[in-house]
Amino acid sequence: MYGQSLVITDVRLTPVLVADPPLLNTQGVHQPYTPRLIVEVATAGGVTGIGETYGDGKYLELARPLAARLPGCRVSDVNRLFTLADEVAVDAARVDDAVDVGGLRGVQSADKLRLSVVSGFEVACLDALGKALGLPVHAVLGGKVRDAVEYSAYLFYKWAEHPAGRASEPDDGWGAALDPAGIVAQARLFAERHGFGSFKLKGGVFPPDEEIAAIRALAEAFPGRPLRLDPNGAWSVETSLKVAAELGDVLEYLEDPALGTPAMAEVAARTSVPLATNMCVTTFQEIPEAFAKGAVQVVLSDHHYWGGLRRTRELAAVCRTFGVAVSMHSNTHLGISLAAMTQVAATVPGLDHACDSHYPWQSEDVLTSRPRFTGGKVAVTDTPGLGVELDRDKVAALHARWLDEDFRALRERDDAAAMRVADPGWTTPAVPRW
Ligand SMILES: O=C([O-])C(=O)C[C@H](O)[C@@H](O)C(=O)[O-]
Ligand SMILES: [Mg+2]
Repeated sequence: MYGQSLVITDVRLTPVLVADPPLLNTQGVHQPYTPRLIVEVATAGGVTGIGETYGDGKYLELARPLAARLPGCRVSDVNRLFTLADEVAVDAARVDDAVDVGGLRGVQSADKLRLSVVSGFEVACLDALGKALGLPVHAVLGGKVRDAVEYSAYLFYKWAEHPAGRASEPDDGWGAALDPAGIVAQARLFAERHGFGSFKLKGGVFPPDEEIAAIRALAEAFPGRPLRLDPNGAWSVETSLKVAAELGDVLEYLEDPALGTPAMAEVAARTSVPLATNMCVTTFQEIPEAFAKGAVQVVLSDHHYWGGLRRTRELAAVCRTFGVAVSMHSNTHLGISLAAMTQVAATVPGLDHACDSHYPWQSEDVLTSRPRFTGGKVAVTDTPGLGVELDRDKVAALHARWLDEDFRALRERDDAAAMRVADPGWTTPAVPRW
């Protein structure tokens, strides 16, 4: 038997609650704490690999039986993770979970739930394999083609603090951003703190004219810098076309202006502004229709729901074949996922658009040393594995919060419910909202 030292002996799952600022989106506002799941895979050879993924209940329910199937497999048997995950039953009621923030990341299905869980295990296995071989994850994936990965600042409309009475962590000096001046001030902070040179604004929060004004203000403050606007499908085709016409001279791309492939295709047919998505192409099954209709010009992979780093590379190959650009987007995540994004992005040829990451919004992490953005880029480490290590005390502290009964309601991310704390009449807006 080959690879005895690579055999998995133990899998540890640790759900945590991570501080998150009051960032606004079309569904509501981020909760003060977001659930994430830390995955650790230990081998007979004595190395432990780490990964992370969504931590809401429905992901935990799948992660636990999958974890139980892994001892005895090798960390190199990454393909097997998918087969094993297929054996785990998904509760159909959980797929359409009405409160799922998945409304911001495309259709939900049992397959996609499984892939989101597998991604955490895949990253942990690749980390362990890299550590065992003395190779960075990018080498396990075939080798890096760049030494640093560029990221875009991810701007959000934002309150200064969470609604009164809600425990939360210090705001790191970001303050409120509720108008064009606030967004420009936030962008300046991002540029000062992390050196970002391109900017994405999360839209779908205010009427489109206000968001157009914010992008115009950014274009004036940062002339010539790439700008993106992402209302998460909140606009009609006509509104999308109006925004495209008004901002066409300054936008790098519009991200998911309208919801779904048919609407995106209609917008794409009537504007020369490129359209990007992390909502209408989120699975391989959605690619044929979207590409045939020319609905998107840039696909933003999220390695969590695409099923990991190797599938992100497969997605990139399909996109290359069809002349569609590829880049990456993220959800609220910790440094393990930033390291994973950076390692895979380093291996993807022709990554022409900066990836975006929520990571600068996270004041907490579970690592001994946090990845840093310098000049808007994260350096691709050559340290074995992902190049990051868990700080056990930090994991324990965030897990203790998850265990705390006072925080139980936050174990499921629900941006609409978080908004109802401030606005009891709030319901998730109908689409299109404008
Ligand atoms: O690019 C995107 O659509 C996202 O980043 C989705 C996220 O859920 C974002 O809207 C958020 O966290 O509010
Ligand atoms: Mg998006």
